[in-house]
Amino acid sequence: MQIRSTTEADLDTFLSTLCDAFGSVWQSPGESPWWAAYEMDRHLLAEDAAGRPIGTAGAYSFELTLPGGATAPAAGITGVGVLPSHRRQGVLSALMRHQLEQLRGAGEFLAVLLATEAVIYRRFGYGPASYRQRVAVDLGRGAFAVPVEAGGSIELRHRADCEEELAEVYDRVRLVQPGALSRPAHWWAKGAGRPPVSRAPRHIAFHRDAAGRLQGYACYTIAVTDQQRSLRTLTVEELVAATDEAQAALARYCLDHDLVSTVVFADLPPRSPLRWRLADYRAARTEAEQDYLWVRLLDVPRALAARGYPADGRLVVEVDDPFLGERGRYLLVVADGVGVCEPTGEPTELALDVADLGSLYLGGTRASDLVRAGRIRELVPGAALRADALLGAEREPHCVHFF
Ligand SMILES: CC(=O)SCCNC(=O)CCNC(=O)[C@H](O)C(C)(C)COP(=O)(O)OP(=O)(O)OC[C@H]1O[C@@H](n2cnc3c(N)ncnc32)[C@H](O)[C@@H]1OP(=O)(O)O
Repeated sequence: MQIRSTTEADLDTFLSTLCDAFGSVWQSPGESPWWAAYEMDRHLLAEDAAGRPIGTAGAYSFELTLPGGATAPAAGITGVGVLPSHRRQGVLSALMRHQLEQLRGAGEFLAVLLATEAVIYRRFGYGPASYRQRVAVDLGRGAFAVPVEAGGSIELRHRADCEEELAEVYDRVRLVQPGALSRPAHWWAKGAGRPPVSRAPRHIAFHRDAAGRLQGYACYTIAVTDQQRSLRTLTVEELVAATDEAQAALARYCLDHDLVSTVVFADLPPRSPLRWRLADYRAARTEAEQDYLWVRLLDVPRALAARGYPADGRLVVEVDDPFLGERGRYLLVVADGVGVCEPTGEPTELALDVADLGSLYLGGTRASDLVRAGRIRELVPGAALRADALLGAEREPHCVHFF
């Protein structure tokens, strides 16, 4: 087997191999091709001894928002597949090793992905770092505990007429939301990905504040879900808001629809304030909850120095990276929210796998929970609670971008 980088000329081969891996039929480009934003110079093909393609892996170039409001480049791993005929022979492992070494060689220190199965990527150093819930609210129970602030307005548009406004609001909000990824301009230009980036018809409700400034949008569909009883469900696929007032106003708008019996918020972070807006706490039914963004640190000191911190303090961590055959002990010192991280000879306080550090990195997973789960070893009493305080974030990480 050999692994090689691809060029634009390999697009068809890459796609047909990936489709075979996923068991889907390779079709010519549709209205909004999901692969249109591929960066073929960042993709890899694994080939057998005869040069036939057997596996794929790719990377997008994103910016990831970190706790404290900094952003960092992050490789968005995508298009991973191995032909059913060649599985469990180490093809993915070889692709992952090649890719991680290549990213590191290019000076990158963070990689992120969305996993089809939760059992695949920990062995390669990725840990789940953001989470999402699908929450349903029956309209009869949708009253708010505290009324939405007066003064703002809602403007209903169609996806086709408001691409610029969608992109502008998304970009403003993602810069202050830990765990959010950039949506580069060519994604919008090519309509790549899921709605509202794709140009599939959608209702878009924008919220303007009292001063008339756009502060958020909800992208939604309304569909009949029970023909006999004429029940319709409004599904909010993406709710992006710069302020809590905009989020509440958009949710209220959705919950006040005539001819709709249920509103489904398809993607909320588990601790979303929306649940607390409802007068009846049990009115929000969690239909599903899942990991979303997985994070892989390629350079621990650089990654830890890149994010901001909500508390000052110090912590000595020993980080094991079995896939890359590395182990390092680092001292993290945070002063005025700025972290400095360097190799140290001081005694270890927390010992953890690089995948678990990936889970902690965006502030959405607590070290003390992973100690209780037996994943992290606490060698100095109190170190996990100190890590919880240090590695938290101003708000729960949330990523709505699909790639
Ligand atoms: C970011 C993304 O694109 S996510 C998309 C991932 N792709 C898919 O889900 C498409 C369908 N699945 C596949 O193509 C393949 O099964 C892959 C890519 C998941 C795995 O490829 P393989 O070449 O079989 O993996 P490889 O042989 O390197 O396996 C390495 C280890 O992971 C384990 N492993 C790999 N995939 C799985 C899985 N789906 N479930 C459980 N264990 C797995 C193997 O058993 C092996 O374990 P070992 O080291 O203890 O022996």
